[in-house]
Amino acid sequence: MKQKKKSDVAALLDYAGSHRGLTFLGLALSAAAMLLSMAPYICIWLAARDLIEVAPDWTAARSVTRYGWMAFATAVGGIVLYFAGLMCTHLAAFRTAANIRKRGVAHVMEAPLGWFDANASGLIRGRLDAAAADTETLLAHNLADIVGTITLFVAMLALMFVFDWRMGCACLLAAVVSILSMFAMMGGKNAQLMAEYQAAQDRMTKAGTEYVRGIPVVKIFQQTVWSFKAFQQAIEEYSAKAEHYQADVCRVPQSINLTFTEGAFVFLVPAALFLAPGALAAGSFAGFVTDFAFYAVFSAIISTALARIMFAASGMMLASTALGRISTVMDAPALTIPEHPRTPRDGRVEFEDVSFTYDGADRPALSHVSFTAEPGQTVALVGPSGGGKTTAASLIPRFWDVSSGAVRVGGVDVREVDPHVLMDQIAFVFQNSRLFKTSILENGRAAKPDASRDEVRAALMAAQCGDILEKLPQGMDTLIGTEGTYLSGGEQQRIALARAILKDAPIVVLDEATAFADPENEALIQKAFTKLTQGRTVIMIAHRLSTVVGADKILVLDEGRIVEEGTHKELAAAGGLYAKMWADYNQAVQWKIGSEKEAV
Ligand SMILES: Nc1ncnc2c1ncn2[C@@H]1O[C@H](COP(=O)(O)OP(=O)(O)OP(=O)(O)O)[C@@H](O)[C@H]1O
Repeated sequence: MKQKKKSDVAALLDYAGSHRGLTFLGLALSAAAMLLSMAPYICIWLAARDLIEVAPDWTAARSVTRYGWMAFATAVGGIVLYFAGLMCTHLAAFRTAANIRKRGVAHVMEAPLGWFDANASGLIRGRLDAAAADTETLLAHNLADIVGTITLFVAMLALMFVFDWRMGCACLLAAVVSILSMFAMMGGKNAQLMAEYQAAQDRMTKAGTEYVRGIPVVKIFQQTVWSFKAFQQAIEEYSAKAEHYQADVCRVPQSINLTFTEGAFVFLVPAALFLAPGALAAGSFAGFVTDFAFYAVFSAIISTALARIMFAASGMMLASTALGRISTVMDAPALTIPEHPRTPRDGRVEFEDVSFTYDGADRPALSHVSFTAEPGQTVALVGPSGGGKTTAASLIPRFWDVSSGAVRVGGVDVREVDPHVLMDQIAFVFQNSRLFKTSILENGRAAKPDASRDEVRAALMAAQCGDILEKLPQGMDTLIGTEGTYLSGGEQQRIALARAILKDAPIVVLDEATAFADPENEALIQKAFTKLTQGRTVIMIAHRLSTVVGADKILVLDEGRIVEEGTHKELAAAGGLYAKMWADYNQAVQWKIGSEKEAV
């Protein structure tokens, strides 16, 4: 059965949760405020009628003062109710926005880590923050305005019959024309145009961001004209859409809308001129004039209400786009949690006939991969770029779930292990490990929150970070990233390794990260690796073959398949892909040594 899409307001009220009642209270107060705001006009009309009836003996008009006070009281009451309503809708809006942020973050926490590859954390946060803020205006102001305006129209319909239905109709007609022209601008096929216009605006913003981000590269490669082209194209596309929308779609209905919004008298004055002779003949001209005065003043409220509806409509559109952006976060796939979790026996890692295809990819990143890493063994994954090394390593901590086959840790399918327990089993060191902008001590504690200072220090020393601690002004307590305490890539890598040592997990997944380190750092990182990997199962993604010579097993991955498997000695002698890679590697090393000698 096709599921009916929830309206934007219903979706927002879902997020409001227990504050939904506050929203309804706010809306009810706004409606009551709108009704009260009409009362002074009625009082003034009543007072004017009294005066005209007794003219020119003004002192005979006994109720004028009473009506005056009533007008004052209802005006004040209207203002008080309006503010009380706004307070409720604002409170509800802020709480709803907070709920959106909380639910978004909670949902994202359940997503597999691989999802963050395509959805950078800054982008997710920005998307949630901006979208939550965009919904605030709708809940805090626009909904109340819409409810208030609907109340006004219903009240107007009633008043039409109370005073003079013909002049009431004239006022209402202006409002109807104004609203119809508004729908013509925003509804039907123009809604699609509006969506295209907004999409063009989004593309322009993105292109602008890309342009600013790419300025360093642009400068290096002297690409100014070309790099500007995409941005310029996006601006031109946007301006063409904006011009088309404004000139061809909006001009006529907007002119009508403005005419009738600002000039609600358009029908009222001709109606009055048409009715005046009849009233004069019937001897009720005085009453007719007061009725006309009432509707003339009343038109002013209609103009204000219509202007509010215009803002409310654009607020609705903004909120609708915001909800779309929120759903891209809320639709993130959640990691399945086993109902009856099992506990891994030991640090054994096993791939059984594993295949995996990324979402949207047309070919598998891994095909029928099977291997075992016994506890304490080091298994190296090598092979050409794009062969599937990182993908294979990512499947162990469930960054992604396999498409077919099984990945087992300690004899248990990773999908049957509680994700927290699984994470406790694995220390993962990325190629570009991120450190938090806090002290080195706290960075270490990210792996083990209850670690003592001595434990963190011992891990840092094991990871060869002694020289880093010595040169920093406050040692372990130095905040990373503050003035003067920027660390090189190699130094950050060693602190990340200390973190992994502190985690003390039976399995270590290492994305070998010495490629960009200077020789001194590389030697220290290698030492830290040795400490980290002692007695653990190690799955190592190796980019430099020198680091895999001592591995217990080397798997050569090419186009997602294991094409060779064995020790360095066996593979180097086998004359296959590994032997070729090894020969190329040695040649590169010799070339490097040769060029260094020449330089001396
Ligand atoms: N997030 C992703 N979405 C879609 N395809 C991906 C994603 N990550 C990797 N791939 C594709 O999967 C294949 C395997 O990539 P993977 O990163 O595992 O290779 P690799 O052997 O680690 O490469 P490298 O040595 O360059 O790091 C490649 O074809 C790559 O383009």
